[in-house]
Amino acid sequence: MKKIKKIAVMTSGGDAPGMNAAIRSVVRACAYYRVSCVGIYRGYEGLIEGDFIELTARSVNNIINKGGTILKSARSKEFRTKEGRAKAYEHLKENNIEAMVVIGGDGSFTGAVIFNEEYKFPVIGIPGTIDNDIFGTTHTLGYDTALNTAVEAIDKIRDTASSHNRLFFVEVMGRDAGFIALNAGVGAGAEEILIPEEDLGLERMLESLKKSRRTGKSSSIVVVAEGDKSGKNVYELAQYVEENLPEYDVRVSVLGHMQRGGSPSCFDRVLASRLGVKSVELLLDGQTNLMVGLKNNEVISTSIAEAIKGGHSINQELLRVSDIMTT
Ligand SMILES: Nc1ncnc2c1ncn2[C@@H]1O[C@H](COP(=O)(O)OP(=O)(O)O)[C@@H](O)[C@H]1O
Ligand SMILES: O=P(O)(O)OC[C@H]1O[C@](O)(COP(=O)(O)O)[C@@H](O)[C@@H]1O
Ligand SMILES: [Mg+2]
Repeated sequence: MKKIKKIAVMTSGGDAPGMNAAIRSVVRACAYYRVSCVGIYRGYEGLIEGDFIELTARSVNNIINKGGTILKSARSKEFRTKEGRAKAYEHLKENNIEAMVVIGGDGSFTGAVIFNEEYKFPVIGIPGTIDNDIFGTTHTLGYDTALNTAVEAIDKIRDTASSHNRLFFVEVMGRDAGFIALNAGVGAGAEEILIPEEDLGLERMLESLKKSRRTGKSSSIVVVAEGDKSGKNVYELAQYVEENLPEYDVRVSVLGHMQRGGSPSCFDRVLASRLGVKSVELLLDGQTNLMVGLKNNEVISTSIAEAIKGGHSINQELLRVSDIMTT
């Protein structure tokens, strides 16, 4: 088998803390194994334009602690077209790039699988998204940091909620996944948690809030995931409660993109370092179409197709704990 001589790395889709640490790891592992490394700017967008940079071990000094991504990220419409992917392949060929590490989420992996089917181009995925909505790993890069950011923010909201005896609806990120809402909600002691995976019912929420009042709680926090199953956005939920429980003084706080920024947690930095090394080792071992991930604290690999299709399930035990905590 011919040894791969040049590997490219990109970050794609929504950015996530820990992406820089993963870039650093891929670049350093390439240097260790004496393979050239090229960074692709702005994900598939930069691939289509041939916006590349040579990366050496020294190019990634002092980035392990930085949020965002030095390679920048994008959502590329053109890569969804055959013509766009043909341009991308031409740039890879011109630059003698023989394999690619894609750090991103389910969308980025879908693009990578399609590209591999069309051009037989070796790809390995590193799961990087704050949403944690990828099968084949218990943790995606950025998820742990985002949880800590969300909990810190909710703690602050709790201070003012308590001073004013108010009910706060706090919206956290998670388009299709309730991981951030459920875990940050339990970690911050939320009274109710609304997630996309389970429709807990609005009636139930009203009952729970009534009970909170009866049993002496003067302030409350309800954590809502962006993609909550009730179909109501956070402002509509607040209005619904105001109409049905006028005794509540309700406010809304949307945490938004602050959850995607900031210095990565130690957990995310270590995970990124481990996954980056593994991704390069798999490529050098002649493997492709795999996503690296974590299971029982071991680095594992799953076929990318399975990682995309596998879906995700919410932790029922955690839901039960959350329920008991509202007593
Ligand atoms: N079906 C697809 N075909 C080709 N490329 C795709 C496809 N789905 C997603 N992509 C590419 O991956 C990029 C990132 O996907 P997106 O869903 O935005 O983020 P994430 O990777 O974080 O889930 C998209 O902007 C697009 O360029
Ligand atoms: O920054 P954008 O493009 O508005 O996207 C927001 C979405 O990106 C996320 O932060 C991360 O999702 P992806 O990793 O799939 O891109 C979601 O939680 C959120 O719904
Ligand atoms: Mg996604």
